Amino acid sequence: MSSFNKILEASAKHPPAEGVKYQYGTAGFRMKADVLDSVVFRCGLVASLRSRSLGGKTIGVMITASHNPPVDNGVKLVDPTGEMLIASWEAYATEMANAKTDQELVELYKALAAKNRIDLSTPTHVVFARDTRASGSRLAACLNDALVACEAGITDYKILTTPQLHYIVRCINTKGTDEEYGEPTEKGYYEKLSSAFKLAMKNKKSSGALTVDCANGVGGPKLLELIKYLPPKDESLDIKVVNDNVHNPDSLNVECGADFVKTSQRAPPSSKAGPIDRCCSLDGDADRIVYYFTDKRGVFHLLDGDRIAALAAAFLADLSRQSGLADILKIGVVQTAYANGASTKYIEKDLRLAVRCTPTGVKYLHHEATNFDIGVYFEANGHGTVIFSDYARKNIASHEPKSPAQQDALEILQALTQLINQAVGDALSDMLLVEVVLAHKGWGPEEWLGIYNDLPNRLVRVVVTDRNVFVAEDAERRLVTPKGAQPAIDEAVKKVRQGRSFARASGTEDAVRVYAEAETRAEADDLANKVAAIVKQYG
Ligand SMILES: CC(=O)N[C@H]1[C@@H](OP(=O)(O)O)O[C@H](CO)[C@@H](O)[C@@H]1O
Repeated sequence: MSSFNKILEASAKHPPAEGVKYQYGTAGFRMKADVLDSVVFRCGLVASLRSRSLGGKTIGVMITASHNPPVDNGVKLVDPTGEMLIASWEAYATEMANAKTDQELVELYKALAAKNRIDLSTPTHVVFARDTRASGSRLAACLNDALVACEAGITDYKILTTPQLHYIVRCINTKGTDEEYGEPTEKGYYEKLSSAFKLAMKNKKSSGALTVDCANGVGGPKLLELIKYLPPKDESLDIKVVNDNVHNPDSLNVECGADFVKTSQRAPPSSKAGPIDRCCSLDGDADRIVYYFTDKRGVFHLLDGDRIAALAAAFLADLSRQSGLADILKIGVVQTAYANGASTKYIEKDLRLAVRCTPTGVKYLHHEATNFDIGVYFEANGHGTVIFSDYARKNIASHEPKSPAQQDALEILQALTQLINQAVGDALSDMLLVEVVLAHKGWGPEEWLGIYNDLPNRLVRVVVTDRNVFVAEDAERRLVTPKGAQPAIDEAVKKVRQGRSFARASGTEDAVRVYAEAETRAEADDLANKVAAIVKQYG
């Protein structure tokens, strides 16, 4: 049977859901799991084409979603180029997902192959994994059907975190080159992180225990595995793992996890951490992390992605100065408009580092960060990493230290290039990075909180008839349409001390998000409500 016929036959087993419009959004397709079968199947076809378009490089497919119901699963492609996924391929994935019949799908498959001059006999390699969601194994089977039908080389890594799959894709694609990233196995990931962590800590011991809430998702078992590779807890870092029940998939993200902590601004009710105890929460697929603690007066404090970026940037800037590389390494921080204005000010004025703002979605931040030698990028919600350019890595590796202090700083920098996931934001790697910085500075969460004072802020979700009429520019900080909306927002902002506000259409759900910050809580709330009213009026 020809491969086209095989695709036709396999596709018939995965019919698209009636009346559903599919869109490869900010982070792949995310939907109710029961309408994802055909999409996951079709993502398999897209992945094989993409792999063939790059002469057989390995591409990854991750079955996961990082949002709560009504979105309960999703699928995203992990690109071999080091970018998340280039725009044209997102458009192809959307087109393929929306093909109405099996025949139409096969025609589209052929058309995309022709358009991109893809030789369909080129060998491919598609690797995939899923998190612990209940629907994951069914969806993985849909994906496998597609890969078999289009004669792709397949490796099923079963259950992994999203960043682990990114790690594996990078390892496979760089094997045997100058850029070799590591062993393309889960064990290789733990070995790389743990040995870099040991080197970066330089025998420092962090004070007190770190409580890690794993959202009852895949991060739990993977963190427990990672701990086996780390130095004994009394010598370095004592990690207490909580909310790691993956046997009840319904408990995922319920009253725990990074999203819960960030949006409700409180610790998971299950938390037994005491005052000033360091805590952090991962999200469901372990690509996001936020820290927090409760002070002696019982007040909760969030240390979000902006704080992690500021902490990491300050430490990296110190290390590059101490190692004698400050003049040649350009360090910068990339944020979105949701970053608290106080963090931007701290990084620009106190740290004297460049800050860039991009649209929402880590693929934009990641891309922008590649313009620096050391590019720190984080979304406020805790998704981010630090990327080192080839130039930076080579200089860090070859620089001749002129003193023992320079040597020390260089060794830590070198270890950080290995510890920090270069492919994507990674909660486990970011957690170890934060722990390294705090241990070297001798800081607890209070000192970290003290680096700047957040401006009070409010995020409001506004349901509108058609979010597509809200078109933004200037890294989503200003609305181009509907006409008249932006001047009205400007008027509202002008009346508020240290006011800043913007409205933009969400890339993941049918809504417009309004963000407002101001000098006081009352003003921030008031401004958010006023701007939300403007959005409703124009929506
Ligand atoms: C304000 C906010 O948190 N937005 C989130 C959310 O995007 P929206 O386009 O705002 O729906 O989901 C994205 C994907 O997970 C994440 O990258 C982003 O930070």
